Amino acid sequence: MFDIADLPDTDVQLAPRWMPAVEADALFEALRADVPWARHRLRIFGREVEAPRLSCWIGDPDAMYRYSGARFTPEPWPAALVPVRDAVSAAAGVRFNSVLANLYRDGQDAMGWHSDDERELGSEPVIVSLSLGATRRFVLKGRVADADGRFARHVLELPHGSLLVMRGETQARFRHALPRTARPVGPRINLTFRKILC
Ligand SMILES: O=C(O)CCC(=O)C(=O)O
Ligand SMILES: [Fe+2]
Repeated sequence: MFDIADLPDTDVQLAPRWMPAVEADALFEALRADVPWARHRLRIFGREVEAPRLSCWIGDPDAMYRYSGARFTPEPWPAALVPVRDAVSAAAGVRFNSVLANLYRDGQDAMGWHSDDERELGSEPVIVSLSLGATRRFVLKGRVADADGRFARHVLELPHGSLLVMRGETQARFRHALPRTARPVGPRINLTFRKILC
């Protein structure tokens, strides 16, 4: 990787120009057309709601995943994603066996506060997030206050072709979210690569 920014006091790195723009353009179009996008139903405080985005769980056949009260059998890897999975795995030093793909159609689509801390990811998961399409704001917020009673907060812009790596205690120490925006923004695809411990 090149041009990597380390977020201070975290185990988070961002490579803003990880994938060349022409490659990222082609991947965006291939995924938009080939992924069986669906609106996932999530359970929040015991209520079923439709997620404000389109999603698809993709992975090896044995990489079963539970997420917000739902269970997902993975869709097979689309051809366009196989070399990307291998390059992302090489960059992070982790053999990823699954990916959650999200399509944010416009600024009204979003993802609420959460940590990627499901048990099947192990105690200190490496999560690698590849962003394609419109630049959106990604926010990390500390789960516990520091000695001064303040909650750490980091705001990152995730541009087309950027790679965000979260390691170590990141999921234990922070929640993250992709907020809605009133700005006119085009569609964005995000891929969070994960290693499910089968
Ligand atoms: O869209 C993003 O950048 C965040 C996605 C995310 O947090 C997730 O899939 O768990
Ligand atoms: Fe996440």
